[in-house]
Amino acid sequence: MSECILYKKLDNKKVRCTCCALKCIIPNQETGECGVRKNRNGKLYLEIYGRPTAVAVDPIEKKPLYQFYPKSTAFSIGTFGCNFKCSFCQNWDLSQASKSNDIENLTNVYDLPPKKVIQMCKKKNCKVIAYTYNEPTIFTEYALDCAKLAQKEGIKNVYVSNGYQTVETIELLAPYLDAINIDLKAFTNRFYQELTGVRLSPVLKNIKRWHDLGVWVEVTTLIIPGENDSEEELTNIANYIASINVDIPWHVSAYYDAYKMKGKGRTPLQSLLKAYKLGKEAGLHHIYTGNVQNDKTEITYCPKCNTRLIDRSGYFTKVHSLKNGKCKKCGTPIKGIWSDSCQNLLVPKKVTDPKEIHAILYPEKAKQSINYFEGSTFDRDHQILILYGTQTGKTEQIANQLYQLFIHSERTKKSFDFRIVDLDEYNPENLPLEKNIILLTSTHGEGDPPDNALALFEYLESKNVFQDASLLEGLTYSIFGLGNSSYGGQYQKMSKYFDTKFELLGAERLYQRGEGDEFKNNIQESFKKWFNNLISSLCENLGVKEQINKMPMERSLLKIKYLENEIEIESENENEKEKEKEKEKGNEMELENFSTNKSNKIYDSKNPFQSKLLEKNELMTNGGGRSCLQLKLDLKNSNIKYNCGDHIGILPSNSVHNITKLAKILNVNLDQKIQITPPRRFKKTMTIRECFEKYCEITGPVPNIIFQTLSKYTKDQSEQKRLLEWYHNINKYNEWNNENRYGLIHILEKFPNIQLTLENFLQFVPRIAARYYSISSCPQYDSQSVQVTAQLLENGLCSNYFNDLKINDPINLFWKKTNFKLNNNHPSILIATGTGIAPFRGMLRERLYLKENQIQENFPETFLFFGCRTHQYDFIYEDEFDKYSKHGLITNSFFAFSRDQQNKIYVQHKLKEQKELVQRVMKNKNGQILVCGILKMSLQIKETLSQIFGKKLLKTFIKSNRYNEEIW
Ligand SMILES: Cc1cc2nc3c(=O)[nH]c(=O)nc-3n(C[C@H](O)[C@H](O)[C@H](O)COP(=O)(O)O)c2cc1C
Ligand code: SF4
Repeated sequence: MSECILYKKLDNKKVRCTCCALKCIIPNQETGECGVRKNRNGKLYLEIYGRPTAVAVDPIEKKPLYQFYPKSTAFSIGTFGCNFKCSFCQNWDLSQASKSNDIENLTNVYDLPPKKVIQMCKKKNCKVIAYTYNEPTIFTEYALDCAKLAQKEGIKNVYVSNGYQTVETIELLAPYLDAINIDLKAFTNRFYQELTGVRLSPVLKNIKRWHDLGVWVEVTTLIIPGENDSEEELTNIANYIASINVDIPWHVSAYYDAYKMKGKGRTPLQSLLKAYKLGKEAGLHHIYTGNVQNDKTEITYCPKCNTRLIDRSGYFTKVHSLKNGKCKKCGTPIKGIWSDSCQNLLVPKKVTDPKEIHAILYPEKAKQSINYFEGSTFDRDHQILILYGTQTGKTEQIANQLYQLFIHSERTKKSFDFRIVDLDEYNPENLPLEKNIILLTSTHGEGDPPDNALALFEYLESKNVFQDASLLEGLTYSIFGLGNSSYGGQYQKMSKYFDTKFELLGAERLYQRGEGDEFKNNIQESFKKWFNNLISSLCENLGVKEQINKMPMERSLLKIKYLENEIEIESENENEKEKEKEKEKGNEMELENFSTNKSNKIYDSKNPFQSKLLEKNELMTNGGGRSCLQLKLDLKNSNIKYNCGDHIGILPSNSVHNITKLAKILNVNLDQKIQITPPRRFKKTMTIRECFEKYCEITGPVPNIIFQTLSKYTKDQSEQKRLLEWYHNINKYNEWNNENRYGLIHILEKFPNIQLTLENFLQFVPRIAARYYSISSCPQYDSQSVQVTAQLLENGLCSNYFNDLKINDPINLFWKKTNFKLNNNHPSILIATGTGIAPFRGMLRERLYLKENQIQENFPETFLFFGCRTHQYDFIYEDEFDKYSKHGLITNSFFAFSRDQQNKIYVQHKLKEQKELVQRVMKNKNGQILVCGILKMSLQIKETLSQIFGKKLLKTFIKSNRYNEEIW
């Protein structure tokens, strides 16, 4: 028994263990979840320090570590206890023993203090000490003392772990640990929570953390039939590993029935081979099967020339074509630690400097801590920081509006100093130091924070409301949220979360949370109401006192530096020009190769994949004046493995025509390079052309706050009047707009007296946000490309962008997984309007593939309800859907062509007509309804369904995912 290092003392002799991510709070005389760390009178003790219960000498391959000192032997020790409760534990007699027995009375334990471990290890001629058999994290203090002594003797230390350490444990252990094999048991929270009792995300984060610290990482997945062996799950695991480093070996091993899980049998070899294949497709270089005899998939191959480098059969290992860590045939360095002299092959290098370790483990702390009020003449009580979290820029607009209102209000302009900061640029560690914060945030995903608020969210998540109850004492705050109430229980989840968590951590609410609901179209109205109360509360609670403000009142928040000598100078000599072009081509190619090498990245809107347009087809060929395009986009080298029902995010750019127009209005040179500080979601350095092209939303709907801003930049009174009128009454603007879908560029054109500098303009222009499209293709037919179906709208940014795109033009995209899936074994009702048919096309194509390839012959009853304006012009994919019906993939279809007769007929009418049929499908306990189309339609469908089933039943369908929708 020895006192632990990794814990904190709490009140009433309680302690908090900080060793694993469970972070147990342990009352006096009790143990944590692992059963081996015991609170004795307010101090935490490791009961099994120096008391392993399993000691053996094993081949390193048994851990398994295949690319770490192959053929060496590992002195292996394990104790009782574990922090997980896996129902399928294959070592449960060790791991769970301490939970059912009194820890002091456990028998079969050795007396093996660290010194003795080293002596025995040397005596047995072992190169390595492996902390294994049970979860070593829980006995880290013991392992650490052994590891320190071992390192002095040149002995290596390895963990075989479930990867559930805290950052504190990793920081302590990292300098001494040489390798770790981490179990990534599955890729869903459901699996982790139901079958192991813990969460998935710490494991994912820790795989990356250990890797980034230069500790050699191998990953193992035990494949359990029916639990984690689906293609989707295995692909997700492989993609995740590949996104960190394609050279991380992945062991896929066979399960056999153990402990509480019975009746699954042994994992068939085919499942392991499927995982092996999916791992290869994800780009992993080294995948190994385990717990089965299959020599071919236990070999280490050269990832470049495929030469067999190391053969394995059971624990027999033969290294033949590897020399100094390189393939003997082609000389490619093979990642791994092969011998003491090959350490230099490691990427990244092992980090040993405590400061560097700290920076890797706490990246948020590495973010600069900025005093945003430096130089302010106001006292701290009168400094107000406005922070905003935004995904598509709407909250940013409101935050800017708030700032403008404050700095112009007679009540606040002389008494307070305001600063506004994008959460992307804010270091959450600063929070306890702030005095007054106004936070505005939207909610995204399924009740998630917007991307730029994630760091703040995670920071607050890591704080405990008991232990850190006074963390934010002295801070006053108020919160305004943007959301959409059609998201039901997830409505305003983030603004509510921040509001509550701030309070629980000791901050004082200045004024109650406000919320704007996009669905009720009341954002502006609610915001104004909230602002009026907020400003009163601010003045009352913080006190108004005129202060001398030495800062200019109209602080331009965004600064632009015009970079000198960066304007492209026309080369006089034509040859020179050609040479330049060649050079550029070379650079482009280098860049291309670079992006190919990094093909395993997980793409997102900040880091899109550069695809190209392969095909573009008009689907509304009958005329009718409208246009709907089917675009085929290249996915080669992207490593994107999409499924039917998923989305593709497209990052459109403005047309040359509009960019040129804007440059003229703002009187700027498009080739001028600029630097923007703070970047506020712009790229920091770029040409004005790139800035206009990729970042400025000038054709989309104009948020009405912009009219107020613009009114300040025109001296023409009639222009001013009209803009303010629109600001106060958006309907007036809509009248003027008259369905023209005018964007900012058109307003600037039509109001010639608006005088804007580039700085002013960039201050308020909304940023271009990604447009999401449901995938309309099926990966089985062509995994190297993806198709989307897009209805073109007049003056729409993406519509114009698609319209102008030519074959082979580059296009930036990323893939987004969804839960919108058609189950091929359950009866279904598919409801779509317009391009909402797109995901169903993909899903039915998949069925066709399964049928044509005799993978699945018969499909359950499937009914399609589809609506569009007219049969003649708008019924896209009519022929294809005919084919699906003929093949029995659709049982029956019901169409609503709203404008083909005098009285409008919509899908909900058809649904009502087929009430009995709909009831019959949903009577089956697995029956499902999928809806895709615009929000208005989905609300009407829900209304109709609640008439058919009753509200309560519909709710249970929604809750149990038997009703699913994709709306926009
Ligand atoms: C993909 C997506 C998911 C969303 N999820 C939610 C949600 O779970 N809860 C909610 O209240 N609003 C949700 N919304 C609505 C947004 O919060 C709302 O559109 C807000 O105005 C966006 O502000 P932003 O542009 O600053 O991010 C979602 C919007 C989108 C596009
Ligand atoms: S190691 Fe984990 S399970 Fe054990 S006491 Fe600490 S936090 Fe709890």
